[in-house]
Parts: sequence; structure tokens; C-alpha cells
Amino acid sequence: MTTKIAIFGVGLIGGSLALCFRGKPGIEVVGHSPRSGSLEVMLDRGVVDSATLSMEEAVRDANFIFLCVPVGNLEEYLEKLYALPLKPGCIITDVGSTKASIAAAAEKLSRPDVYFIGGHPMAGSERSGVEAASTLLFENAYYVLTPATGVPDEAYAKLEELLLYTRAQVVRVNPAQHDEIVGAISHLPHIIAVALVNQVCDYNASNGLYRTLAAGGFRDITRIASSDPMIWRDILLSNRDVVLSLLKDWNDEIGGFISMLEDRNGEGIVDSFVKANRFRSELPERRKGMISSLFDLYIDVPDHPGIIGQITTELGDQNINLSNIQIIESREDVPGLLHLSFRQESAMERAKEHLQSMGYAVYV
Ligand SMILES: NC(=O)c1ccc[n+]([C@@H]2O[C@H](COP(=O)([O-])OP(=O)(O)OC[C@H]3O[C@@H](n4cnc5c(N)ncnc54)[C@H](O)[C@@H]3O)[C@@H](O)[C@H]2O)c1
Ligand SMILES: O=C(O)C(=O)C[C@]1(C(=O)O)C=C[C@@H](O)C=C1
Repeated sequence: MTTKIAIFGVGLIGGSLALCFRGKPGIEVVGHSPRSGSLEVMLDRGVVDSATLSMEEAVRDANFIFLCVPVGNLEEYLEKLYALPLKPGCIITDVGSTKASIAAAAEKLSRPDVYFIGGHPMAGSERSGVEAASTLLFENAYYVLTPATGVPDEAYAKLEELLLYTRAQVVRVNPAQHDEIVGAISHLPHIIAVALVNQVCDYNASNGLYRTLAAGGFRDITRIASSDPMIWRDILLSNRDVVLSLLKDWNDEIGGFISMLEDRNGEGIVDSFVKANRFRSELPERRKGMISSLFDLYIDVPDHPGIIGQITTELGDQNINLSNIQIIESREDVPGLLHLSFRQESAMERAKEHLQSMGYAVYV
């Protein structure tokens, strides 16, 4: 018997889910888009078995429906779906970064023959579109499902079983609590990153040295400022009340630093860093979507042809598996920085020792 999965919005998240499910025993993945150009892209990229412009065709006999469109379009899609003939027992889920509004919409629409279970994989990227989709995106990440009244445990069990293909760990969190927590650990950080980049961008307008000198610290804290503007407009507007309250607390937090500097309160500054350091070191071990997906090394390398080949061959000879490689040319007229990523910490440690023994300057 075939398990049919329909995916609406085959972008970063929808495409990554499709890649996790496609080709698994008895599974058929259908992608939907209102634009014919997008159908070609998802088929060319090989993330779906078939693709269609028709919602009706996508959901016909579907066992699972994943809504992976921007948060601002979720409710409209849910309404359209509920008006279509659906397979009895069909499970509809979404991946939206906020959960309270879609949970409320689903409760209002409720239909006895189908089940809505809100979902949110706590993994992602500043990149978007199906081109950025990856089977590994959700590995070891948490995947939130929101409890809803009237949805039987068997429906949760079926969805959880399917989600095993993502290798994520499912947790159940109430929608309102989800939005408060994710507001603090995801939405607020995105705003802070964007505000910081824009502050520096304005300084840079009168002195280009700001951009030239921007180094590791600035890059580390601002990666997420490159996230998709429309996706984030929808998320922030959907979680507006929570985010407004968090921004007020953020003002207090920054106010604390202003006071400590005005008062030359060195002890207070040290205490703040010690507190932050302690909490950060207690975060879940390098989980995807939480802190870092990979174990990274940075190496100063001379800018000459063949250097990447030389290093990858060296690591290959040592049986060290590399997961990703990238040259960062952030500085003009000086050697580049080679960025190596590993899936295992032990591989990173072995690579570090070996490259150091060859005389390279290696940074973790
Ligand atoms: N980016 C992340 O890190 C992340 C992580 C977890 C959850 N999410 C959530 O996943 C959802 C998708 O985000 P994404 O990052 O995959 O974005 P994306 O831009 O990569 O994908 C969105 C997809 O929806 C399609 N789309 C856009 N507007 C549409 C519309 N009006 N009608 C139909 N299709 C439309 C796009 O063509 C694209 O295929 C959002 O709800 C987002 O909140 C994002
Ligand atoms: O890693 C990133 O780039 C992300 O922004 C992922 C991230 C997050 O803030 O942690 C972004 C939005 C999601 O809803 C979940 C995860």
C-alpha cells in the first residue's frame, strides 16, 4: 500500500522534508506550487516524485499533507484544503515558525474526518528555496508538534513514525508556550542580528573600513541577518505580541550595559559574561538548528592553485571524513581562510592535530 505525501511550498523546509521521505519504501511524494516554473525546479532537483499546479490533484488520496508555505499563507491554505475532498483519516501538518495562530485557525475550521497537527522543525538556515534543501537539515534537531484537542493519539503516532525519516527528535509543546520560547531563542535573535547589521551598515556609509574589518565576531552573530525578508516579516507579525514584550526586556538588558559602562562597573560586566558563558555551555550539545550543525575548523592557507586538493588528499589519507569545504576570502591580498566542516567532533580533532603537525595555523 502506498503512503502518499503532498507538500505545499517546496522550498528550504518543504524540499528538505520531501528529500527525507522520497524513495523510502511505499512512499510517494507530490509537490504543489501555484507557479509552473517551480514545478520544473522541484522535479529537476529530484525532491519529489511528481509535481502539480492543482491542489485537488495533490491531495487526492493523500495520507499526509505538509503545509510548508510562509506563515502568512498558512491559514489561507488550510481553509482551501478543508474545502476539498480529502482521504478520511488524512493528517494535515504545517512547519510554520509560529504555532498559536495556525492552531487557532485549525480549531475553528475543524473537520471530523481529518486531523490537523501543528509542527515546527527547529532547524533551518539563512538560505531559502528548494536549491538549499538537504536531507540532513533536520538530523538531530528537535521537531515540535503541538497538542490539539480532538486529535487521537494514533494520529500523532502515525506522524511521529513518518518523521523518523527526518532523524529529528519529536517534542510536544503547547502552541502559546512554543511561541513565547521560540520568540526568545529565534525571533528576537533575528531582529537583533538585523538591527546590528543595519547599524554597522549606516556607519559604513561614511567609512568603508567598517565592512573591511568586520571579522569573526560580527559574522558569527549576524549570519541569520541574511534570512529571507518575506518569511521573517510573516513570522514576526504572527508573533507580534510576544516579540514586542521580548523587545522591551531586551531594552532593559541593553540598559543594564549602558549603566555598567556609565558607572565603569567592571565587576558587573564580568558577571554578565560569566552568566552568559555558563548558560551557553549548558545548551544542548551542538544540535542542528540550535547551535551548530557541524564541527568546524578554520585554516590559514596560502593562495595557490591546488591547495584544496592537497588538504583534502591529506585528510583522505588519514581516513578523516570531511562534510564540507569552503574558502573564505575575507581579506584582500593575503592568504585565504579555509573552512572545513566535520560531522563528528573526533574527526575534527584528528584533522586539527594532523594539519597542525603539517605546520598549518588551525582555529576551532
Ligand atoms: N527557514 C527556516 O530556517 C525555517 C525553519 C523552520 C520552519 N520554517 C518555516 O517553514 C516555512 C517555509 O519556510 P522556508 O524557509 O522553507 O521558505 P522558502 O522560501 O525556502 O520556501 C517557501 C516555499 O513556499 C512557496 N511560496 C511562497 N509564497 C507562496 C504562496 N503565496 N503560495 C504558495 N506557495 C508559496 C515558495 O515558492 C517556496 O517554495 C515557513 O512557514 C517558515 O516559517 C522556516
Ligand atoms: O539556523 C538558522 O539559520 C535559523 O534561523 C533556524 C531557525 C532558528 O532561528 O533557529 C529559524 C527559524 C525557525 O523557525 C527555526 C530555526
